[in-house]
Amino acid sequence: MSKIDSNSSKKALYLDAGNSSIKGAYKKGVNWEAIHAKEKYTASELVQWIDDHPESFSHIVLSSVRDDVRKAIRSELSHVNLLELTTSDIPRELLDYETVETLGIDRFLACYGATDQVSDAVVVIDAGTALTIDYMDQDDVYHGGLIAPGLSAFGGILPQKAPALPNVEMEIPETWPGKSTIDSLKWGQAGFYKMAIEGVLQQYEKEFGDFELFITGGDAQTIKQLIDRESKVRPFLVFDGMRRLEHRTRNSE
Ligand SMILES: Nc1ncnc2c1ncn2[C@@H]1O[C@H](COP(=O)(O)OP(=O)(O)O)[C@@H](O)[C@H]1O
Ligand SMILES: CC(C)(COP(=O)(O)O)[C@@H](O)C(=O)NCCC(=O)O
Ligand SMILES: [K+]
Repeated sequence: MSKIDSNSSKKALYLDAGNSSIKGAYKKGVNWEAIHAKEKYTASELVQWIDDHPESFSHIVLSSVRDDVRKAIRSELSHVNLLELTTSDIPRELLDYETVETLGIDRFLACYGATDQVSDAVVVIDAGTALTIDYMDQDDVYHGGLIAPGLSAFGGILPQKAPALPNVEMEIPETWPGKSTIDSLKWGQAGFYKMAIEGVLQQYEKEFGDFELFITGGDAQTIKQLIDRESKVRPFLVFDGMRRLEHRTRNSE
């Protein structure tokens, strides 16, 4: 991680570059304020926004799951105090994962943000371009999980491969099994997705016991409504994790 100059009491701007969009946020009191007023931000729009607000931030903290985006932001913001978090900034003892060099840092960060908020182990569902369902124990050790197609990707498969079929809403039909084309498709989309997620959660329970369930990412609300489990929807979980890791890294310097 690159060094930043001191003045860390001034506000930091956090950037989370996922596969679909880049999100930016800063702390306003205890809450997060998003700068991505519209949902999608391209790297250049974001750089423009930052250049339009030169005095607002002491430094920028970036995490990215895409190397091309990371490099683009890095070169476009070369004039800015930029701190990049990568998986090599994560203490090795917090990673029960074999290929740390290819781990998407957002997966660790979302879990690390979640365990900061509760005293239990956590399962985090990050419903973005990909759907990840990951486990972190109460000592902040990340144990991995799974990577599945995100809701949009999953819902896009049949319309692409079997275009004669009608499009359906992501909702569970009232009766089982499906007795119409629409209901059969709904069971195969929303129903399948729901059952898969619930099955994964059961698997975690069997392996590790109790946990708190957190949901984040662009499709968090849809997933919450789909599954029969108590859960906390936290849109800024990756940012919480970034801030926590930034502070930990700074304190150990
Ligand atoms: N207003 C919206 N704009 C864009 N995507 C949205 C919106 N509302 C929900 N989504 C969903 O959020 C997903 C992207 O989630 P996000 O967490 O931003 O992904 P990533 O971290 O991969 O960039 C999209 O696949 C889409 O299904
Ligand atoms: C799984 C992900 C694509 C999720 O990214 P997102 O849906 O948030 O854009 C990302 O964490 C990633 O690129 N992971 C690399 C593979 C791994 O985590 O092992
Ligand atoms: K994700």
